[in-house]
Amino acid sequence: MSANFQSQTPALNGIYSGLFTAAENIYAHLKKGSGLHIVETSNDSGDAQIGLDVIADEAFFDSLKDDPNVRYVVSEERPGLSKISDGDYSIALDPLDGSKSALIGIPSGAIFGIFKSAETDVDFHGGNIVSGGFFVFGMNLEVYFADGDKVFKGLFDQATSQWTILPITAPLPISNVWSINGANMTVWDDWLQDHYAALSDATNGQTPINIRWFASMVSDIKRLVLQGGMFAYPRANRKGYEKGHLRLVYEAIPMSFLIHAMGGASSNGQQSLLKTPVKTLHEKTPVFIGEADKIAALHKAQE
Ligand SMILES: O=P(O)(O)OC[C@H]1O[C@](O)(COP(=O)(O)O)[C@@H](O)[C@@H]1O
Ligand SMILES: [Mg+2]
Repeated sequence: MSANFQSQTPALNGIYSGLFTAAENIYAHLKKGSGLHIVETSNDSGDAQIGLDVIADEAFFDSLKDDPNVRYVVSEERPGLSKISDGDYSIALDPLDGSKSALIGIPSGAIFGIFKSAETDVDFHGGNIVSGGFFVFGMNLEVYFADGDKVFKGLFDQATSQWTILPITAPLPISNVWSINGANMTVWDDWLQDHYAALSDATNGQTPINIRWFASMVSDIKRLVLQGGMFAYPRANRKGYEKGHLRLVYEAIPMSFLIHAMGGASSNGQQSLLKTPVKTLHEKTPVFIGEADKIAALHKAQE
């Protein structure tokens, strides 16, 4: 691992290095096709795992376990907080996001958040996050992240094993695209059904929103970063979807941190995901992340 990147917070440099190294390892496994099968085990949340979920979790843990700045590592694939050292920073990970998509060749990835002052589950909230973003394991190995208030994108050159990290200074682009799984539409909350119907109305010459859904959050958020729009996974009045599908600590908060740093906004339907209190590490939350005026329109739709 070699990268032309220095964090605003020097203590994070070793953590980034560990994260990048793990991503390189996972990507190498994916390229070889290893771990692309359902395994007998499930994670603590009861989700079925593929082999690469386990490989990815171990790769991140291995590359962070000797860093004296890392206090805890928490992961979608682990039940609780794994203590590493007495350092000041804790890492929350979705080590392989979009694993079912990886099985059929759709780009998957990994999501990370770096939190300060975390001692228990409830401390992994948006007020404590100092870095957040994601890797994409696709045609290329890429990273998109906010280091404090600065946003970066990076590309890994497999020939030279060198990362090139570049700043993103432009604000979040604007587009008419929503990334949303409409399967639960008939059991969404009424206000959302009405709002979505209005946005999708193509009658009388109106231009409806365009829908794009990878079923891989990293790929859908990559589109949001590069093209703008809205990413949503709402709650629904259906068993198993009462709080949506995505996880607050290691999916919603890190992605929100990145999009907020680009001038966007987030919501659980009522309030910013960065202001949402955390009760437990693996809790789910409804997710809306995107352009600030689209989030504002969402809140207005409920008045
Ligand atoms: O299958 P659905 O309902 O389309 O959900 C897809 C969503 O679930 C996820 O795959 C998250 O689940 P995993 O972290 O277990 O892969 C997201 O990447 C994606 O946005
Ligand atoms: Mg995920």
